[in-house]
Amino acid sequence: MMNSPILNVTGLTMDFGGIRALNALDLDVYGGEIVALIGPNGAGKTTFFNCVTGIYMPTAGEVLLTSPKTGKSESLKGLKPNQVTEKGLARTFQNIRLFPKMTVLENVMIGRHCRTKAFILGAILRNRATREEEQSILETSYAILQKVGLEQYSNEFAENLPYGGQRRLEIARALATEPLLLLLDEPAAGMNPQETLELVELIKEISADGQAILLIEHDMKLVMSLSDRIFVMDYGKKIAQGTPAEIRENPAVIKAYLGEDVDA
Ligand SMILES: Nc1ncnc2c1ncn2[C@@H]1O[C@H](COP(=O)(O)OP(=O)(O)OP(=O)(O)O)[C@@H](O)[C@H]1O
Repeated sequence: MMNSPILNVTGLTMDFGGIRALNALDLDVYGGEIVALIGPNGAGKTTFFNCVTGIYMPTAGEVLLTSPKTGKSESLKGLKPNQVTEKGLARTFQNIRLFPKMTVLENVMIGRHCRTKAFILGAILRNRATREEEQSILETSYAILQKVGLEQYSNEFAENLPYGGQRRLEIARALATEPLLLLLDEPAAGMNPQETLELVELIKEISADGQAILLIEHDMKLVMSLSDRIFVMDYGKKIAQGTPAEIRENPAVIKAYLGEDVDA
């Protein structure tokens, strides 16, 4: 991999009072990769996502996002979550955050609006350019719903989707922002085995389209079967990185997970 990484995180540190939740963490994700961030409960995985996506301001470190197309790098540090999304980093949350009383299609269209210009002024003026843009948002959003297999529910309220469907809708909304990198925070949490299998297929399809993905996940089977590379954290520090085969054999990882089944 000779290109620069899409995401390049160096020395990321986050203190909460006396707790160092992240300790000088380095992590990178290259184009087309699926990378997993794993670690026992409280290791600092969610804090890492929150620092990278502008929810927390890290105590120290740097977060760079590079467009593989233009080669242009930008720092995400200190940006607000919506600015981070605009720069090309989209995420889903551990707890689903949809607009329950909006339709499935509308939830995706909201993600789409971050990539369009005329929206607010246009909504007032309703000129031809705006109508065309709205039509294009509608079509693209519908195509994304087809991608995740939810098009038949496009006019349902989001809250009426089954749980697995709501998680897929969150992914659809994140994809609608056309991210350089997609962050998935425990995408399989709470899913039954069938939903998890379908999710794995969906993530593989999205990846096959060239989408770079970084995910936090506790389901080791999913992590081992999907990831190109894995980063392992414990107590805020990176304790290992490598391919699934390397991570499975890593003594530090086995020790951190003592009592948990890494060999899934
Ligand atoms: N807002 C906060 N204020 C104070 N401490 C926090 C805050 N957020 C996280 N922490 C602490 O930072 C540490 C890392 O927590 P974090 O939620 O990032 O771990 P995690 O790896 O995501 O865990 P899990 O797998 O259980 O989701 C924990 O000790 C946690 O208590």
